[in-house]
Amino acid sequence: MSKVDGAEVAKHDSKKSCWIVLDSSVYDVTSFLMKHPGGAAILLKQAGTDATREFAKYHPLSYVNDLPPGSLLGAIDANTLGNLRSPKEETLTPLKTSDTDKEIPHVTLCVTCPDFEAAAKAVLPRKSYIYASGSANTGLSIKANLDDWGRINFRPRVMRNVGDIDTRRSIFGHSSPYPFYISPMGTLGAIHPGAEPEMVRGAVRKGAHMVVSTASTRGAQEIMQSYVEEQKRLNNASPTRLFYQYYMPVDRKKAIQLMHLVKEAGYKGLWITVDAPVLGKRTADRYLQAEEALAVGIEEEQPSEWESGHENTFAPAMGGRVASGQLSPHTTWEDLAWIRKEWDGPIVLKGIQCAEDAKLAYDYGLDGILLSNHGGRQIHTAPSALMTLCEIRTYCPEIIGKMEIFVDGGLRDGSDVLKALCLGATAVGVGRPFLYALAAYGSQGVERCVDVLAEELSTGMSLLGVTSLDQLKPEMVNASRLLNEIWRPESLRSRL
Ligand code: HEM
Ligand SMILES: Cc1cc2nc3c(=O)[nH]c(=O)nc-3n(C[C@H](O)[C@H](O)[C@H](O)COP(=O)(O)O)c2cc1C
Repeated sequence: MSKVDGAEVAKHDSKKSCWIVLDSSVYDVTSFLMKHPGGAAILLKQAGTDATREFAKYHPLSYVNDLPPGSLLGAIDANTLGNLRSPKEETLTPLKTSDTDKEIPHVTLCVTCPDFEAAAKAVLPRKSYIYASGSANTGLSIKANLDDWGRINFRPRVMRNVGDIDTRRSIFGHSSPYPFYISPMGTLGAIHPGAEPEMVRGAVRKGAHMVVSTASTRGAQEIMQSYVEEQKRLNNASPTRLFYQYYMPVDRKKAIQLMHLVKEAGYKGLWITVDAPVLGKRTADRYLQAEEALAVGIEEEQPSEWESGHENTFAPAMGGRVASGQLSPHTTWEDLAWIRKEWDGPIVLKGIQCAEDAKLAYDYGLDGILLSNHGGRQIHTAPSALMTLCEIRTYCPEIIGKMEIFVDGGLRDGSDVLKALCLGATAVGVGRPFLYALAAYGSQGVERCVDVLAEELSTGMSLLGVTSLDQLKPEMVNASRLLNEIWRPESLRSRL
C-alpha cells in the first residue's frame, strides 16, 4: 500500500469525506460516522488530523479492526505530518484541561467522598465530567439513590465494648478488609491517562475488590496484567480480586469467546449487566453532543444505529473484542442456560430492580444479584437499591442469605454501608467517588477514597455498637420510611 500524504488527509475533513490518522495509518471513516457509538461529531472534530492521542483516551487500538473493510487507506508519509490539519478549535470551554499542574487541594484535604468530586471537577475536561456525573432523563433516579441512604436511620446500642473493630467481608469466598468494592465504570481513559490500570493499582494497594467494565478503555488482559504486576510488587500479599462486568455481545460466538478470554485472564466472577438492553437517555451527554454536532456543522445528529437499539449491524462486529461496550437488547432469562455452560465461576446479575426478578434470579440458580439502577443512568424514576432491598425483605425474604446480594448507587459515606448490610446485603458497590478520586489524584486518590470510606465504616460500627459485620441485624436500622413506600400488589399476597 502506498504512503498517504498529510496534505491529502487534510482535505478530507467533512462528513462527505472524513479521513483520520490512527497510529500512523490513514483510515477513511466516512461510512462509519453515523455508526460510531460515540457519535459522529467526535470523529468529525478529528477529520483530517492525527486522532491517535484523542482515540487512546477512549479505546484500545484493536478497535480499528472493527472499522468496515476497506477503511484502511495506507500508512501516513511521516515526512508530511506537518501538512495534517490540527483538530477543530475546542468551541466548548473545558472546565480545565487534565494537565497535572492544576491547583487542587492536597489529597489529605479530601476527608469525605464529595471532596473528591470537587477536586475532579476542577481538573477534568468538561466532556469527561459530564460523562461521569451524568444521569438519565430529569435526574430523579440518581436523586433517589443519593436521598434514600439518608432516609434510613441507625438504632444504635451503647455500652458494648466496641474497642476492637473488624470490617472484613468475603465476596464469593474472597476475603476483603471491607464490605465495599469498586463498581465497574467504562472509559476510564477519559478520566485519567492511566485509565483502568491506575484504578487497579490503587485498589490492590488497599486490598479492595474491583469489578472491571467491558467498556473499559484498556483491554481485559492488559488490566489484569496491571493487577498481576502490582500484586508482585506487594509479594502477592493483597487480598484484592478482580471480577468482570459483562455486557453481552449480540453474536453468540463472540459472547462465548469474550467469556473464555476473561476466565483465562483470571477474573473471579462474571457480573452480567441486565439493566441496559438499550442506553438510557443521558440528558447532559445529549446537550453536549448537540453542541458538538453544531460546532462541526452537523445540524442534528441522528442516533447511531448502535444507540437506537434496533437490529444492529454494528454490535455483532464488536462482539469478540476484549473491551467493547455494546448492549444486547435480545438477552432473556433463557440465555442463562448456555452462559452457565461456558462460565463455571460465580455469576451475578447486575441491575435487579424489583422483588420478582430477585426471586427469578434465585430460582435460576444465580450466585448473586446486584440491586442497582446503574447509578441512575438507565430507567427514569428507578427505585433505589435500598428500596428494592426493602421490597425483597417484604416479598421474598427467603432468598436473603441464600445468595450473595449486592447493592450500589449513591453511597457517599462509609457508615451508610452498614445500613445495607443490616438489611441483608453482602457488600456495597461504590462508583463515582472512586472515579473522581482517580481523576484528581490517580491511584493515590483511589487509596485515599478507600481510607475515607473505611474510617467512616469503622467509626460507624463502634457508634452503632457492633464489632464485626456478622453482628449486624435488621433491627439496628429504622427503615420504616422506605418500607412504607415500597410497591404493594393490587391483590394482597404476602409472597411472590
Ligand atoms: C476508529 C474506530 C472506532 C471504533 C471502532 C470505535 C468504537 C466505539 C465503541 C464501540 C464505542 C462504545 C463504547 C465503548 O466501547 O467504549 C465508542 C464510544 C466512543 N468513542 Fe469510539 N470508536 C472509534 C473511533 C473513535 C475516535 C477516533 C474517537 C475520538 C477521537 C472516539 C471516541 C469515542 C467516544 C468519546 C465514545 C463515547 C464514550 C462513552 O461515552 O462511553 N472513537 N466508540
Ligand atoms: C461513569 C460511569 C460509567 C459506568 N459504566 C458502567 C459500565 O460500563 N458497566 C456497568 O455495568 N455499569 C456502569 N456504571 C454503573 C456503575 O457500575 C454503578 O452501578 C454505579 O456507578 C453506582 O452508583 P454511584 O456511581 O452513585 O456509586 C457506570 C457508572 C458511571 C458513573
